[in-house]
Amino acid sequence: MPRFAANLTMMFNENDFLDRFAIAAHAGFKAVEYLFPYDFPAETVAETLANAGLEQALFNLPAGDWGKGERGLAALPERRTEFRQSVKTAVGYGRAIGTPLLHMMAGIARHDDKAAMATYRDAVAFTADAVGEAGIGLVIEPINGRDMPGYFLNDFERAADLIMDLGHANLKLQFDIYHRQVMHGDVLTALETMMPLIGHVQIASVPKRHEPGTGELDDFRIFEHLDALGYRGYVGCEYRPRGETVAGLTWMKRL
Ligand SMILES: O=C(O)[C@@H](O)C(=O)CO
Ligand SMILES: [Mg+2]
Repeated sequence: MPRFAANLTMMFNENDFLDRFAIAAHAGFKAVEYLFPYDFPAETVAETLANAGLEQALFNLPAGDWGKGERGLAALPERRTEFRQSVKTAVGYGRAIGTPLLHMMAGIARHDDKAAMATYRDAVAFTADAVGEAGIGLVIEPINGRDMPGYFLNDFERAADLIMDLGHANLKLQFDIYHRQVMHGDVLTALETMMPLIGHVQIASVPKRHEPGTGELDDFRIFEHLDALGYRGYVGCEYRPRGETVAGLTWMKRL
């Protein structure tokens, strides 16, 4: 069975962010991921992670003003300077926390807008190089438009084509099974064909984004498939627990 990372943005929300690390470790997780560590000094997050005996699986680059609806800066031509600064910030946090992967969000923009396309392509190449110098991998994630209306990167084939086209060794796909099923379906075949490009996997049941085993797919069959395909990275548990997080971890005991 795959190794699982607790997503501390969605799980353990009963507790303050920094308290979630030790609680996740106590619940049996060996690794964590989350969207953003930037509300806290990098050293504090690094220390909290180490004290809990956890590995970092991944976190995101800064994504603009989340509260105002921004979902990344990479495809926004008018935000280029701020975007490049955000890459520096992420690399600083990445080095301090020791993350092997950073996820860069694209932003809200039309995917057929020529300026957005060129800006995004340039941003992906620039960031892959910048994080690569710090020994970090970069992932990009297609996100479904029901959860994130207007999100620029809303197609798995387009993401895969860009990764292959740019050809950076440290640039990979974040394959979120939840988004894949909502957007396109055909999860098992897509995992198989895209496996050489996949840098990180995330799971939640569809359609409610809850615990694995509570939705329309056979999530346990998907875990077996990941094993059979040789996926050895973490599977991020990016789901919203239906109730209390620890009580909802019974799905893990089935494995
Ligand atoms: O799937 C998601 O929503 C996340 O992985 C993310 O990075 C942006 O919200
Ligand atoms: Mg995701």
